[in-house]
Amino acid sequence: MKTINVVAAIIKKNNKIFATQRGYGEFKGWWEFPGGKIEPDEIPEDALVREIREELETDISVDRFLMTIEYDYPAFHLTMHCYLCSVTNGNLTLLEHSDSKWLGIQEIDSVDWLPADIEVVNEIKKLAE
Ligand SMILES: Nc1nc2c([nH]c(=O)n2[C@H]2C[C@H](O)[C@@H](COP(=O)(O)OP(=O)(O)OP(=O)(O)O)O2)c(=O)[nH]1
Repeated sequence: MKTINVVAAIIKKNNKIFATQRGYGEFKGWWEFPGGKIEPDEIPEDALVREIREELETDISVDRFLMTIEYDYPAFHLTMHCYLCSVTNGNLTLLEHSDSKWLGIQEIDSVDWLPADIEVVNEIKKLAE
């Protein structure tokens, strides 16, 4: 099975995290952490800064590595590196997503997360304990 290598940003502000809804493609309507595929020869942190600029017109600092998810979708294997991040410049403008929400820990289960993200969400809940 082919593997795709992805980076995802858990953007935090005031004890909330930023969730985005996919606006197109096979996972349209599902919620995720913004990010995308790592390009050849790119380091994950640089890929994440690039993707957030492309998708949200916003600069972030990549504050710390959280976890790597390994997940089998029917058509591919996903390796997804997740980082805690904060906004340094910009207003998180949705250029590709259809919606976004700032979710506190109480509301974190209120959206339909992509299946691979459930483990990340569980880790975020643990951090908040
Ligand atoms: N960005 C992101 N992708 C996720 C998450 N969870 C999850 O299963 N994925 C999957 C969905 C996609 O198959 C893949 C990410 O691809 P993408 O479409 O966002 O990447 P990209 O912007 O580089 O892609 P492209 O449309 O330019 O090809 O990872 C998540 O939380 N964030």
